[in-house]
Amino acid sequence: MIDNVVLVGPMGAGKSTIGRLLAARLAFHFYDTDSVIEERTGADIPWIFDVEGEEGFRARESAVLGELVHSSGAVIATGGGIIMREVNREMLSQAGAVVYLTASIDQLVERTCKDKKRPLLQVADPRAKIIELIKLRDPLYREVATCVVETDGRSPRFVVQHIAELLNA
Ligand SMILES: Nc1ncnc2c1ncn2[C@@H]1O[C@H](COP(=O)(O)OP(=O)(O)O)[C@@H](O)[C@H]1O
Ligand SMILES: O=C(O)C1=C[C@@H](OP(=O)(O)O)[C@@H](O)[C@H](O)C1
Ligand SMILES: [Mg+2]
Repeated sequence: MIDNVVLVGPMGAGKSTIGRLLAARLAFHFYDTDSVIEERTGADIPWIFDVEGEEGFRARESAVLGELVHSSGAVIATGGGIIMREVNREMLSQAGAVVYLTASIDQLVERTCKDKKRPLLQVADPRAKIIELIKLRDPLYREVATCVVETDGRSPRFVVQHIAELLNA
């Protein structure tokens, strides 16, 4: 029996979407670090980046992760940058099964271009930013991951079923 399932991966990989569906499928609790931060602060992520900077957001993110890793029977969707801090990577490794959701650059661009809620992508060339972040972060996602799941051309329902099978759940 698995304890928790943590979803990591880049912006647009589907962590929030798949996390919610996977939790329902497994009858687990669902937490999304970004949503918990927003609920706690009463502010949205862009506002937190504006007022406190990325460092302020990262501090809140580590604090929330520190609480959530003590859950049991939970699916935890994380934000794409959670693996940047070593202390977070250590917490993730102990939290349960860590699933790295991946997608092609084209898909990540397509899935993130519609909304303005990701401050790091509000730049002149979001595609170049996505490529830059993947280069930096891919090795770190792989460092914490217990499995890697491709989402390109696969519906969220399909991905959820695939993860459930991988976990024997
Ligand atoms: N497997 C998928 N196929 C197509 N679209 C997807 C898939 N997974 C997520 N999406 C869509 O991509 C967008 C970003 O998904 P989201 O769950 O917010 O990603 P993340 O939390 O990893 O940034 C949403 O509009 C969502 O509906
Ligand atoms: O990649 C990142 O650094 C971020 C990803 C976002 O979450 P999603 O990956 O769910 O979009 C959110 O935490 C914040 O905008 C920063
Ligand atoms: Mg998300």
